[in-house]
Amino acid sequence: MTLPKKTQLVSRADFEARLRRIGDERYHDKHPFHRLLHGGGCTAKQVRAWVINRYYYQSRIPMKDAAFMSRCEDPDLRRAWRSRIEDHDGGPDEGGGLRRWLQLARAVGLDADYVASCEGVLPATRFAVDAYVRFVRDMPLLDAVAASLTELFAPKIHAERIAGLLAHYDFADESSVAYFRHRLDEAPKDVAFGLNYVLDHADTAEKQLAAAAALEFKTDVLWSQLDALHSAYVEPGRIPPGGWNGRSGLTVVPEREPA
Ligand SMILES: O=C(O)c1cc(C(=O)O)c2c(n1)C(=O)C(=O)c1cc(C(=O)O)[nH]c1-2
Repeated sequence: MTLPKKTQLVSRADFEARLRRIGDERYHDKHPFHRLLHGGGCTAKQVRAWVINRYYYQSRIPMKDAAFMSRCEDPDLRRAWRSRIEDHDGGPDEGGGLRRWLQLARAVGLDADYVASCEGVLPATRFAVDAYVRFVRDMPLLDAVAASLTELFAPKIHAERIAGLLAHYDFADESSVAYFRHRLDEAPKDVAFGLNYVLDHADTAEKQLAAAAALEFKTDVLWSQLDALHSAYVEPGRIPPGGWNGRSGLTVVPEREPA
């Protein structure tokens, strides 16, 4: 039997420290797949699998933000939130983050239309990402904002990724890492707003508990995507039905598989 957790309202500073501890303990920068990717240990096939699967996450971010906004009755909150959609979708000519992700896809030898079709995305990636969209659609607004706070920890991983990709992979140049450079500028405004919102609105012990649980849930969403990727393309290398086979959507001759 699980006993109910004893809860007590903690100060704003203590609550913020608790949220940051969740990142220290559970954020996906610690996942072995990221260590491999940033350290130059990924094969071309593994990098491509990451690009294909991660595109699914990217593609759903503006959809979850639209789901969030559809529930906001407060115009100030909608106004503060809407730049998130613009960051990813951009305007018709220049595009936004999604188009920059496809620049990365082309650089690693993938056809952009193939990646944008989301064919070959691992089932577990879909389950995790779709669960995040549903969470934001269905749960209290406070929990939905708290779930976005993994972005508190993202600038560090984006900086590590830019340095790691540029240092270790031939495909990497300023155009292919542009997605991450932009996030370094875009994310801080989102997290500053999101963190203040959560600290202001989590004004009971129960709400603090729910907001912390939402952030933990989101770390699970991120971690399980990398677990799925690792299992399919690193160890044991068991690609589930429906997962990218290493050949579809290539614009280059594939490298030879290690024997
Ligand atoms: O590369 C990463 O590790 C990473 C992580 C996260 C995150 O922590 O959810 C986001 C992003 N990138 C990102 O680029 C992004 O636009 C983004 C939006 C959100 C969100 O939950 O609203 N998270 C993230």
